[in-house]
Amino acid sequence: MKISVALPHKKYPIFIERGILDQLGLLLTGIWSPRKIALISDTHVAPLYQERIIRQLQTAGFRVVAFQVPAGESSKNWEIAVRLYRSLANNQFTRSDGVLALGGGVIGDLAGFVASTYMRGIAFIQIPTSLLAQVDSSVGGKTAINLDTAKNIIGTFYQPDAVFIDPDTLKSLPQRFICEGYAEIIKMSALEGGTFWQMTGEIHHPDEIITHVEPLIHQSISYKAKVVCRDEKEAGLRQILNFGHTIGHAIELLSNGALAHGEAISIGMVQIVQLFEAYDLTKDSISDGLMQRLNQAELPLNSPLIGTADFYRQIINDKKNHGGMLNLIYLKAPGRPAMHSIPIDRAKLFFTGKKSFETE
Ligand SMILES: O=C(O)C(=O)C[C@@H](O)[C@H](O)[C@H](O)COP(=O)(O)O
Ligand SMILES: [Zn+2]
Repeated sequence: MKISVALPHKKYPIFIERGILDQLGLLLTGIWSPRKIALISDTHVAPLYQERIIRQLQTAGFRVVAFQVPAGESSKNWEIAVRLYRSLANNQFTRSDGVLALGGGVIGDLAGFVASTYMRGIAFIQIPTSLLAQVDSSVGGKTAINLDTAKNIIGTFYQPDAVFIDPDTLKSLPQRFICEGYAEIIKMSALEGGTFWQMTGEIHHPDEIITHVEPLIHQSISYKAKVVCRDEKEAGLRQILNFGHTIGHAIELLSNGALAHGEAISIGMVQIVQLFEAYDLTKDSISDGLMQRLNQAELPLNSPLIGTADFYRQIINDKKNHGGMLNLIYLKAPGRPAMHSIPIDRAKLFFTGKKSFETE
């Protein structure tokens, strides 16, 4: 399966195929001329696939230098980025070389950020190995590192030259991380509605995610690519992809690693939909359908972190806020996302769900 992301300034392919890692060398020769490649991975993923990929690339005529960073969100920081810049410079990487990101969302975001800034931009390709990265973060060109406690606060929009998705890599992923990636699939299905929303309604157990993973990845990416092609830099429409992320990012951060990104987004979607139902801004039945889907994937629906003083501090710093307004994405119905803006100084009142909010 191949999906094309056709932006006004750049077009790139996304390949989805079991076993595609074993064709990588050959496929890459159709995209990149012979060059030096920095293969950036982490301490969990590298032992699984690195040697196999290096062999492939060398056979196809590429020179490979492999770099590994510690696995986990804490690697998405400035110090690790600087270490990677130094390694690229020490190995005489130039703008005619390339960076391959092999791993989950952390590696894609970090390697993409380094690729986009080293020498003002060096060619970049994504090989996402987690479900979350395969259905969401590897597509669309967002790159990022964190600053202290602020998630994704430094970053660029930098599109890859290609994305290679091998669903076989999910075999090594614990069920918890299949489910957290699936939360972003449910998000995309709620935003698109129609047959995609029906499709997620037919998944009744975590095991069924893997059984249907290829069509789920395909639907998710096709929808995301459509949104990104209409608004690459998140000036408007792309903000809908942040459905569930205002609450989600806040509690993900406050949980200090206890909540995976997709788990936090699961909670964030349910809580925001319920809030909008309480304000009669959305159809009552949406939270039922959403909770049923998330529940069947054994995802969390609530968190005691919501409503704390720290929670409101995080909400106030959300990246979607502009001009003193908090911009919240919600659903009028499945397939009908919308944005509701409220003054930041009234956020706490709004989140406590007071019906009197509008008239005060
Ligand atoms: O690609 C996008 O655009 C998204 O918003 C997808 C999100 O699921 C993803 O978590 C993204 O990284 C969040 O973006 P951010 O701008 O809030 O860092
Ligand atoms: Zn997300």
